[in-house]
Amino acid sequence: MLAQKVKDVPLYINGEFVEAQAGRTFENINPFTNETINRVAEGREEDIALAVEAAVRAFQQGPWGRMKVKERLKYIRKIADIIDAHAEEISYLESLDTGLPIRQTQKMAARAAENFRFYAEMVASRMVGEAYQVDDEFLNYTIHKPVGVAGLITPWNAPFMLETWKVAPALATGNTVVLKPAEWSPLTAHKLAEIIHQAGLPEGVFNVVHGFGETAGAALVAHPDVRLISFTGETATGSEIMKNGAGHLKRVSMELGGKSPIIVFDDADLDRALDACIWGIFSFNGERCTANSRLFVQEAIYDSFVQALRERLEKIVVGDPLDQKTEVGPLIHPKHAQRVREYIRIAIEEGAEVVQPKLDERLEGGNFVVPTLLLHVKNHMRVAQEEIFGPVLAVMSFQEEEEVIELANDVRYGLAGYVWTQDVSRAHRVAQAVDSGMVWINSQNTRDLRIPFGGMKQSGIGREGGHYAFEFYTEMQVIHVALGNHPIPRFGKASS
Ligand SMILES: NC(=O)C1=CN([C@@H]2O[C@H](COP(=O)(O)OP(=O)(O)OC[C@H]3O[C@@H](n4cnc5c(N)ncnc54)[C@H](O)[C@@H]3O)[C@@H](O)[C@H]2O)C=CC1
Ligand SMILES: O=C(O)/C=C/C=C(\O)C(=O)O
Repeated sequence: MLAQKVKDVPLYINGEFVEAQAGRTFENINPFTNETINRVAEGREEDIALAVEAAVRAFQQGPWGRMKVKERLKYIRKIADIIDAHAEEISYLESLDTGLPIRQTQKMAARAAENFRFYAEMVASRMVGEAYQVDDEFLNYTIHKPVGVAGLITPWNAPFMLETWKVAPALATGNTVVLKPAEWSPLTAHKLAEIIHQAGLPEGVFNVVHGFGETAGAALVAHPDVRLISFTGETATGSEIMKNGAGHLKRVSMELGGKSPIIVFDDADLDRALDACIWGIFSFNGERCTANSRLFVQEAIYDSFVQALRERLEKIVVGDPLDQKTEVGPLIHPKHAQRVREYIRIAIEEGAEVVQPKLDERLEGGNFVVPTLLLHVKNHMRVAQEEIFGPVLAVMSFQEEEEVIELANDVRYGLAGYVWTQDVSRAHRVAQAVDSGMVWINSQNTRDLRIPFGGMKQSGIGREGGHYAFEFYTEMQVIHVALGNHPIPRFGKASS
């Protein structure tokens, strides 16, 4: 499959693949070569309006809203099967579009199918209400109802996996969807539209409007008929979306940035800690919200651990994302690569030492930033406080448990955390003291889809995943049933 054979990308509205109404398109580039892959229809307010109209119709008048749950879930499982059948093409398109190594995008394609199967199971088995009996007077119970049109806004760092992580629960719970994918990674969102089209979902249930954040994204947020916005992206964008959605009191779920600590105590299994640390910062090319971008190593093992990191850095395979051997590919876009390089310059200015292997000059046409260590970092430096979102690890040392907890928490983010020690009590103590939505003990980021995913502080609002997603994607309604024997106040019947 050659890059130049990838077709231009249209919008998907009301069950049809269409051009943007104004006929605008934008260029989509290959981060490995910076050559044009294709052009993408650029949706704006008028296209969002059409997509939302279709989604409202499908929700209120179409079969989706009235369909039996069992039947709806058949569609959800069918989408999973079609994803599996196209997994090779999906991982190819994802790597071509984003620079993510194909070994990783293959896993992401499999995870995307799992997202749909998982939510089919969850809705069937766990979308349950509660019932409370009040003597012989009342039976009070709750039910879940879909909210309506869900606006889903997604980033470019693991596009297909993150889009399906929202689309699957939104559809499985009975909502209709308008997806606004990231402008730097449109290919697999288009593939998802083709897959859902092939699965035969009724028209208007799922719509994709490509375009830019300030136009298409902002129009989706501002549309009065969009009842909820699920957003994954930068913290600053999340804040902007909350402001813009406030006028309609829009329900929001925010999965935002991170600057997550990995804490390695001197009694840790150091070989495993080293593997996990390297994987946690350099997988997804370092463009990872849960990346362990701040390493705290206990002083007694600092020199040996850093030496091991240095040696391993030299051996990481940097190269063509489509090559099965590649471990780190090019960053998504020249602008983003420039931003990451700027942080490396800032690190030097702040007094850090930069450790980097040399980039093979044959790779110079791509947006490469080689795996980078920043040594002698202090926690107050910008490179320890701001999300770089690239393959850059800020390394710091610590002496005592209390000190490292304070350092780990001294940051505005609170998405993930990683603790390495063989002392069970300390492991739990430190994990519980770290202000992050998710903490892994003696492990890299591994996922259990039943568990809530999300962050504290400026890393997010709300949780997605497991049955927690039902709180966001459904309205809970309470029905109070009087059993006929409760007293009713009798106004106007007082004896004179
Ligand atoms: N917590 C989590 O689960 C995850 C968080 N992220 C975060 O995502 C960020 C990287 O992704 P980016 O695509 O650069 O984020 P971004 O915030 O620039 O863009 C994300 C999406 O928002 C849209 N957008 C931008 N401005 C908008 C506006 N004013 N109104 C509506 N939509 C708008 C963009 O077009 C894109 O589709 C990082 O900060 C990363 O940490 C990424 C993956 C997972
Ligand atoms: O597993 C998920 O649902 C989301 C994962 C996202 C990341 O792991 C990331 O960007 O770090």
